[in-house]
This record gives sequence, structure tokens and C-alpha cells, in this order.
Amino acid sequence: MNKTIEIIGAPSAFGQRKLGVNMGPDAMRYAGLVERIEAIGHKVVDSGNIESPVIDMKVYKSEQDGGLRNLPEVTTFCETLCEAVDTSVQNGHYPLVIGGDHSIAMGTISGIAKHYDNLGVIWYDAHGDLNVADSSPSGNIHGMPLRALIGDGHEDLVNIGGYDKKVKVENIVLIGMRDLDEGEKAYIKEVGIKTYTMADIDQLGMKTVIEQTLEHLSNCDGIHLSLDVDALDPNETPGTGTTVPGGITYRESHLAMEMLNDSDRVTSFEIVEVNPLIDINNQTAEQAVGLTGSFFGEKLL
Ligand SMILES: NC(=[NH2+])NCCC[C@H](N)C(=O)O
Ligand SMILES: [Mn+2]
Ligand SMILES: [Mn+2]
Repeated sequence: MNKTIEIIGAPSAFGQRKLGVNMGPDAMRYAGLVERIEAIGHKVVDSGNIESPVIDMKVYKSEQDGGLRNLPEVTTFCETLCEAVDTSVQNGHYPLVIGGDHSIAMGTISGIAKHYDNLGVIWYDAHGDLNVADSSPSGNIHGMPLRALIGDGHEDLVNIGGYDKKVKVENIVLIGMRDLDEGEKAYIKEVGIKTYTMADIDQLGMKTVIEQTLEHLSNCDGIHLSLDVDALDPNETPGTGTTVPGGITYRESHLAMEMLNDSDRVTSFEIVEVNPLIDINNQTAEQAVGLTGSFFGEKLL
């Protein structure tokens, strides 16, 4: 089924400390994102990039801001993104948000969740992004968005979009986990979030992981896919700020995207943490575009 896909560029770098991730959206456009999706037969509306507060290098590089680096910038950015995504859904468009660091998920999902009674979230990432300020080893807010969306953390983050508790823990599936902080491990066990570590992916295979994921989310009336490119193995996919060895292959990721497309259950998509300044020949953006193609129904034959 052909859709009208609205690309919303979210050039935030405030959730971490490596400049360049704010150029991720344009790196994906240069890699042919729009043409690739149009070639499948969908209509594309490219809404350009969300207006970003200016990066103040003094603040940006600061050691800590009470454990929440660049909190005002992240909050302002996510509020603007939330409105853009909300409007996109209201207009009947399929939101495709391209980042930007992973803190933007608080804007994206806050704009989406109000349109669903029981939104599911697939978090395809090396990391859980389930920290709060006290458990964070870095003070980087891109390590906290999923927890804020559940309802824990600084009130400015928890209340983006003017409401809280956007996602229920039972409606979350983590895929690709291999770097979790102690507080995140304890939290996952305490509340029981469905988690596929790299070992699980190796044992089961990606096919079963995606089948079980969709089964776990069978009561959800919409599913958001949040894909952090650091879920992929850094040998293949180097252009991202917090690489962790031993990741998911590009090949396995294609299968995952194809299966999600076949299921017709995923209702919004965001792809984050592409950083062209630490990439090799834009290959990470090119892979992000390749995966987006499979996600929206590109077929080999
Ligand atoms: N979206 C990401 N790449 N997050 C990385 C987070 C790394 C680490 N857990 C932290 O809190 O700082
Ligand atoms: Mn990550
Ligand atoms: Mn992440």
C-alpha cells in the first residue's frame, strides 16, 4: 500500500558531545533518501529540518549540567519536533524522522503517542537509553529518552508535549542490546522489559526475534520503530558517536526491516545517530537509506 511519507529532519546534537550528528539528516538526503522512497512508489513530503537552538560550544562541551547536559536546548528542540510530528500524523502522513542524536525520540514519540491508545515501541539499539540523571555515567541525554517516555526523569523531559507516560513498559521491545549501564540493567529486570541481547539474536536468529517482537506487541494499535544506527556493527557501520563492537549486521538488519514492512504493523519510523563527521565516505548514511528502503517495501525481485 502506497503512503505519503513525511520526512522530518531533526538535526539535534545536544543529547551528546560529538559534533556532526546534527548533519545526519542532510547526509541521509545526500545519500538519496527521497529518491529511494519515491522509487518504491510512495509519495514523499520533505518538510526540511526542525529549527534548532544555536549550539553554544561552551555549554555543549561542558563537563556536566547537573547530570543533564544541554537540558534547555534538548527540551526546546523536542517540543518543536513533537508539534511537527503531531501535525504530520493529523495530516494523515507517515512520519519518518531522521536524526540527530537519540534524545529526539522524546519529541518524536511524544508527538505520536497521543494518537494511539496503546503504542508499541521497538528500540533497535546497542543501548537501552533507559538512564535517569542519577544513573547516567555521562550526563548525555541521548542515554535517557526511553526512560523519560515511560515517565521517569526530569519533569521537562517527561512532560514534552504537555503530557507524561507516553509508553507502557510492556509495550517496549529492545533489540540489539550489548552495552547497558548498571542502573539500566536493574531497571530492565525490575519492570520486565522484553529484551533481545546480541546473544539472543545469535541464538534465535533475526527472523524469530522479529516474529516474537510482533507477537509481544500484538495488542498495540500502533508501533513506532526507533532505529539507532549504533545497533549495527561498527566494522560495517562506523559513522556514529557511541559504537559498541559485536553488533547486528547490515544483512540481518535488512531482514528485520523487510519483515517489519511485510507485517504492515509499524506506523512510524525514526532513524538516529548518523554522524557524517566520524563516518567513512558517508557509508553509514548510505546504509541508513538502504534500510529505510527495505522498511518501506523495496524488493530485490
Ligand atoms: N543513543 C545513544 N547512542 N546512547 C548512548 C548511551 C550511552 C550510555 N549508556 C550513556 O548513558 O551515556
Ligand atoms: Mn545507541
Ligand atoms: Mn540510542
